[in-house]
Amino acid sequence: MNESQAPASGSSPGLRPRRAPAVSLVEIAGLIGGEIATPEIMLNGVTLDSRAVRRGDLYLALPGLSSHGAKYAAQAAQAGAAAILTDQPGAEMLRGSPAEGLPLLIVPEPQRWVGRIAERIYRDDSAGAEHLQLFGITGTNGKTTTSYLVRSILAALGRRSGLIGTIETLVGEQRVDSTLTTPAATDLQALFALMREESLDAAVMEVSSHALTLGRVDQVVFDVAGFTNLTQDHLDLHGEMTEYFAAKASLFSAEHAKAAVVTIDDEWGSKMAAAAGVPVTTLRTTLPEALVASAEGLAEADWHVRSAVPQGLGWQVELAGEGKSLTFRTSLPGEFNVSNAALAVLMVHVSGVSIEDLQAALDQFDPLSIQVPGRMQLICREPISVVDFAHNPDALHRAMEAVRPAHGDVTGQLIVVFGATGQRDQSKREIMGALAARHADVVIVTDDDPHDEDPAQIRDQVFAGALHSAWDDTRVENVAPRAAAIDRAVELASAGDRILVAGRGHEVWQEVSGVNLALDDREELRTALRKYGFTPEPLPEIES
Ligand SMILES: CC(=O)N[C@H]1[C@@H](OP(=O)(O)OP(=O)(O)OC[C@H]2O[C@@H](n3ccc(=O)[nH]c3=O)[C@H](O)[C@@H]2O)O[C@H](CO)[C@@H](O)[C@@H]1O[C@H](C)C(=O)N[C@@H](C)C(=O)N[C@H](CCC(=O)O)C(=O)O
Ligand SMILES: Nc1ncnc2c1ncn2[C@@H]1O[C@H](COP(=O)(O)OP(=O)(O)OP(=O)(O)O)[C@@H](O)[C@H]1O
Repeated sequence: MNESQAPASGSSPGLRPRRAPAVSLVEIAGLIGGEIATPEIMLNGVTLDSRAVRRGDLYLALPGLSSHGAKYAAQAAQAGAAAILTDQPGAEMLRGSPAEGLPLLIVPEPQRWVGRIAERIYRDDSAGAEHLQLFGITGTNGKTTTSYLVRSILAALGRRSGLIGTIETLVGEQRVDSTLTTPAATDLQALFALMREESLDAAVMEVSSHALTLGRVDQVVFDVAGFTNLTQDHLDLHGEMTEYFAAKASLFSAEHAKAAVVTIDDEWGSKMAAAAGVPVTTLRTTLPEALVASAEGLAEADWHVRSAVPQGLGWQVELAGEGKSLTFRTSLPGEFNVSNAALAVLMVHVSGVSIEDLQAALDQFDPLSIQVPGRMQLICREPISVVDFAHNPDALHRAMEAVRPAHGDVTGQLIVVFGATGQRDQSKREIMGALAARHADVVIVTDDDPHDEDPAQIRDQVFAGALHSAWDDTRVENVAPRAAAIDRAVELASAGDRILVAGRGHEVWQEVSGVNLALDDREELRTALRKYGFTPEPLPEIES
């Protein structure tokens, strides 16, 4: 394990079109109802992060939650900002600063204009500019997975699309790690411009509720918006579930979408479909046997999963609707991945691809059998070893069921390695310990991101929960550091067993007391598997 530099500061992915735009400051002033009395200044870009400023940029010095962008205006000026937009308090902060001499636009609530300005600056008005088809996915869980699946289906159809999400941003050959799930409007519009420049024909992206609330997708109209599900999360920002729902629902209005595919497996899905202000295709993916058992009965849906038959770790699925049916395979474990795959298929259909063309691409290229970094990622087949991002009780439960389904003819023991993050919801620690002890044969409690908390204390809480609920023959161990816990899991495994390493997925840094330590569960698992004589799967082409 190496002590290492913190990942790059700032939240900008830093990708811009090569051809610099040229939009006058006067035009931007007119757009937002402001005035500027300076000679003509042409802008080549726009950013709200001083650390990402390039020569000729308009720097948006915005009030933030913890500071004011005007505080960083000197840095922006030094990096070559051509002008600054801010509010009155920001303008006052600029007095006496090295940035004072720059042309200044002052408007109340400048954050309201970020999307408009960014869209204008990066818009391509040239004749014949191609339309970039936009796919946006929202929901509490499944956004990342579904976006990779949509992109993979588009590739099977011979199309080149960019990807923007929690893990990474992909534009042609360029790839950068993501800091945000949905980038700031300035970065987003720059990415769209770069994608057009690279002759991509689509962008597939995750749309977080933060992005919808904070205006990061202002001026963006998705050709198809998709909804996965809604469960409790992010109430620190939204306060209540109804607010959280309302934030997500804003994606399904004419302001942000032309058409929608909404999964209606939970009550929020049905509400979302009813609230949508655009044409909606509904999708029900709950398997028939679960529905029969459900007191609520069948909700009407335009499309539904008619069957999902386990095949290896994945599924063979039949989707029915519009008097037609579609069949596909996915190698991804877990019933929830049947839902993600079905949503991805329907989003591509709703974007204008016929069922026939879609079926041909699904048959020929098997595009739903891919590896999504750190999401139910298969590292080895013997023993079946999976790394997943599940980091709350519900997700951990589902992930364990996916790796060793509760039903079916499955032998071998389930070994699970996980921990809990420090300085976050403490109540989930014992619950996760208890769940693991109920569903796995071997539970190895270890560290996640302790942040500034004592890691041993966090482990003790998880461990206590596990011990309390363990069956007589459940083995529960407390092992740190995490690499040693993964090693221990493999040491205890036979070829017919199943190992789940949960909680960190694609992450490659573990934060301990403000220091970032290099740690990649997938690498540690592969190393341990080789050490004990097993053969991991070949490395995927890109592992982020
Ligand atoms: C809570 C939240 O969303 N905060 C976002 C917000 O930060 P803020 O208002 O606190 O900004 P601030 O730190 O006070 O700084 C004020 C201004 O100065 C600028 N600044 C700041 C420092 C500097 O050196 N130079 C500089 O120019 C900032 O860009 C900002 O414009 O505006 C910043 C600029 O756009 C964002 O980077 C920042 O996201 C932070 C990093 C963040 O962690 N956000 C998370 C919660 C988030 O958005 N998550 C969702 C996914 C959630 C999920 O589904 O799990 C996401 O879409 O990623
Ligand atoms: N449709 C789904 N329903 C419930 N759980 C899911 C679903 N899809 C994935 N999961 C679980 O949630 C975890 C995160 O999945 P994924 O990254 O695709 O979702 P996300 O919405 O992008 O979440 P995050 O923003 O936390 O990355 C997975 O590792 C898996 O355990």
